[in-house]
Amino acid sequence: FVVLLDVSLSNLANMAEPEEELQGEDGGSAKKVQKRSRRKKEKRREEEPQVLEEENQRCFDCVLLRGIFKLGKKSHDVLLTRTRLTWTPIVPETPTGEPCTLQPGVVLLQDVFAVKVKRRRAVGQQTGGAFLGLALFYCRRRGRKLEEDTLHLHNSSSEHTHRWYSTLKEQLQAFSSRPRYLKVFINPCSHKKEAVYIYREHVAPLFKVADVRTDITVTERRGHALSVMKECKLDEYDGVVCVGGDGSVAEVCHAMVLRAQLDADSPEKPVKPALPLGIIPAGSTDVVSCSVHGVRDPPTAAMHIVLGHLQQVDMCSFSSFGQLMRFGFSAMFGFGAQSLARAEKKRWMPSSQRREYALVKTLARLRPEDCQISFLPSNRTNRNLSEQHCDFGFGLFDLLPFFRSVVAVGEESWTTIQGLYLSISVMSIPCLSPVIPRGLAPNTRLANGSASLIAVGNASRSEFVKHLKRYSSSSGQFSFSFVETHDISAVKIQLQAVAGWPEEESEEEESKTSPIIQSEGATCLWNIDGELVEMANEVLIRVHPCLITLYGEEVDEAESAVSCSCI
Ligand SMILES: Nc1ncnc2c1ncn2[C@@H]1O[C@H](COP(=O)(O)OP(=O)(O)OP(=O)(O)O)[C@@H](O)[C@H]1O
Repeated sequence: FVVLLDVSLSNLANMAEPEEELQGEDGGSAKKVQKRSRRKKEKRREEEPQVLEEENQRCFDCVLLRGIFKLGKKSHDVLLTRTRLTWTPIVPETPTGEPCTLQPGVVLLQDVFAVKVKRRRAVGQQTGGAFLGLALFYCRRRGRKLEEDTLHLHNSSSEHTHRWYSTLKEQLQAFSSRPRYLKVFINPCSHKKEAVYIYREHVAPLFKVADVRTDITVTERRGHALSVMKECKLDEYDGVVCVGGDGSVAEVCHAMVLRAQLDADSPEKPVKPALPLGIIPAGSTDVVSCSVHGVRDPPTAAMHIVLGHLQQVDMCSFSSFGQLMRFGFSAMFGFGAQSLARAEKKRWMPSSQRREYALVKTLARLRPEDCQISFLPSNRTNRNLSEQHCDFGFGLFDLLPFFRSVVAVGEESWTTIQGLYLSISVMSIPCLSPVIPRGLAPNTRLANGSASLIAVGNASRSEFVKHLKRYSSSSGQFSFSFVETHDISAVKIQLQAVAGWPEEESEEEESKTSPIIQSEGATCLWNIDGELVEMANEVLIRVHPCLITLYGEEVDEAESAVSCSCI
């Protein structure tokens, strides 16, 4: 590499010499020549890093090994570089001149997650056996899905096989983000109680092939993952994995941030966990998993983990009167929380039926909430400020006068809106799902340092249904006069009058026009990451840019698999 670099630099230096001579010969047009020469030099200076980069790449991609292997029944010329393995069929010329039907092929090492030596063994034989060659385990993309595939390279020479095996192993070990030891949490009660089965069938075999060791906790109750996370020796692991639905994911994320705060002795300020989190979807909606994988598919999720694909993700803190409630990705108040509350009361129903029942019933009893929303619009200045002031206090908000639209406090400009709202959502990730491929919050990204505030004002039932329907069709869900969206870095939502939440039994008698007003200090229900959370009537949500690292990638749109039949 050094030699090549030296050669390319000296070539560049030699190229410069004739020009210097030209300048000296023609004194009359010296200025013009000087100008031309300056321009050429500038151009060369611009091109230099590019030339070096190309040389660098060529050198990086120089052949490490070359040998003959059989792929299927035919011999191939196989080349290994630092980035790829390529094979070309070796075809002897035939007297009839028949064209070769075999194609050359390539697999990138970034997609290879394991290499194994193949031996011929008799039934029951545990060790030894004649060498057959190598098996390369790699991942293939099919749309958003990542699928496992195997390349068999046959050569019975032990020396040849060993040389290739150790070189390939060495190259794969250079991928530093790939985990070797993982802490795994499985929620056996998620959705259809299939999380343990999903892990055993789709994830454990892949981890075994990729030589990833695991320490598994099957959670026994709500909060179990949090208590284990508080005490376990995290520095032994390379990552954490959660097998479950959005509620389990939110609990593990919350636990990881709290643990990082504890370790850093930072009681006020959220601290980014050192370990990444992998999510194996086993819930009913799985929007967090879908937002970083683009598909709800456990093998794809496991593949992102073994290949060490890392994605930074923004998170929110939810607090009330200075007290942190939890960290999470999304919160819904109004319609989203009311329908979840109704669904939770019918846990005995099959999940799709339960959701449809809850949606239809909540639509039938649609009622707005009187709220005041104060938000800090997201921009670079505000984002920096929000990073600095990420304590959970309400100091700044206490200074907000009522009914003002824009209030400047220091350098922060808070905007306040007030009225009747059918639904208020705050999402720091797009919340993709197969039903809503572009997500509940298509205007936000995984790591843009802001969240989407979607406030749906009071409207007729039919207008509200139109707005909801447009989520699953294409777009235009926000182009209604009663819908407002804002990119925010913080928001405070204050319920002005608390409407009672009548018991299901008495719902039939519930008045259609006059909600029961309760006394001050009563709590209200929120849907936070698919979990029903009771909070005081004042909630502060702050965005914490890139607070967590998830195994996955940035995804624009999820693969659409099913359509929602309920509305
Ligand atoms: N053994 C357990 N028994 C009961 N609850 C548990 C157990 N383990 C974890 N939990 C809790 O169950 C809650 C819900 O989990 P999760 O979101 O995985 O399932 P789900 O609600 O069925 O899925 P989804 O949110 O996709 O509908 C989490 O808050 C978690 O803390």
